[in-house]
Amino acid sequence: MELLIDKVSKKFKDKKAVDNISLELMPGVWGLLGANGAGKTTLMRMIAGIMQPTSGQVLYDGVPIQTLGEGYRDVFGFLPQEFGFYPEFTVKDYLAYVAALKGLTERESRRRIRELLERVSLTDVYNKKIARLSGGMKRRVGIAQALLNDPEILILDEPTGGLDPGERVRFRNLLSEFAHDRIVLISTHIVPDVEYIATCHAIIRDGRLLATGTTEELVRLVEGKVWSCTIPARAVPEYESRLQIISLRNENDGSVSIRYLAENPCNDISVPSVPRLEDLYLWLFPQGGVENPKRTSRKKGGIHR
Ligand SMILES: Nc1ncnc2c1ncn2[C@@H]1O[C@H](COP(=O)(O)OP(=O)(O)OP(=O)(O)O)[C@@H](O)[C@H]1O
Repeated sequence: MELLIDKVSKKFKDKKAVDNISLELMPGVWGLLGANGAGKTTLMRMIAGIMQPTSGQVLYDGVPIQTLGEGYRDVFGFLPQEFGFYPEFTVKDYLAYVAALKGLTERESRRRIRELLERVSLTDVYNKKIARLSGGMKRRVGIAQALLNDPEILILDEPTGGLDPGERVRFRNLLSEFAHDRIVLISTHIVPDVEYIATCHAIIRDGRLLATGTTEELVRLVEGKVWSCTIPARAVPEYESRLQIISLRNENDGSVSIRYLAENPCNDISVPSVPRLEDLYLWLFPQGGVENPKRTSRKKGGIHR
């Protein structure tokens, strides 16, 4: 099973939201990382077949998805960022409605809904109106509807918004389990949500593919650029003004431990810190996604320029 994104671009008037992206997705969990406006949703819509690329194409097992029509919808599950539902629907009615749209028989539908409600821990609210559910519960209904047809390809756009930490862990485990033999693509800017479960990540910025690789491969790109040291509390504003600080922790003795990103240590008490995927993300998106060509040009390895 293979989903090939072949030189796909999307232009809105003079804005190139997605710019010549090529990616070969194999079974496993894929993290699609990028700041707000990077082009994640646009790319996912094209992969879902609900938006036409301006150029390029998406192929499922070598066949362009447009020509697959219904056949593609049968193997596809999608959770958009904002999923629509009629507020008067109960959880059960809504899922039965989506199951009918996806062509499940009544029997299959009943079995699948029961199974999924258990997996996403919603059995207790089976008869409740969706409008009355908490944000996290609505999200889980969205996840259940995307899984109804047991899809081979599952695309989730910012799926963990509104989930509490316990729910996030359950959700991650559910996806890891589900991804066996399936392609799961998760778009997010919450890096820890995909750091440990994604087999591979694709990072996009300004519509372009910037890097692909496993967590281990990608964190190597910021090796030697993450530092930590302990400084007096009064020095924090000065350090903040000249460094990209990732975290600050107040110590019991009144000092502050900082972790920061820099090409070189800023003092002789700094020690190298083990990099994480979030550090790479912050290195690439220092101002929440503002283009920084100087930084990009220094990248090597998995960075596509
Ligand atoms: N229908 C549209 N018409 C015009 N511009 C659009 C349209 N959809 C998206 N864009 C623009 O394309 C760019 C990419 O948007 P997109 O929603 O794909 O980004 P994103 O990475 O999903 O962002 P977020 O994380 O905020 O959802 C943005 O600059 C956005 O304003």
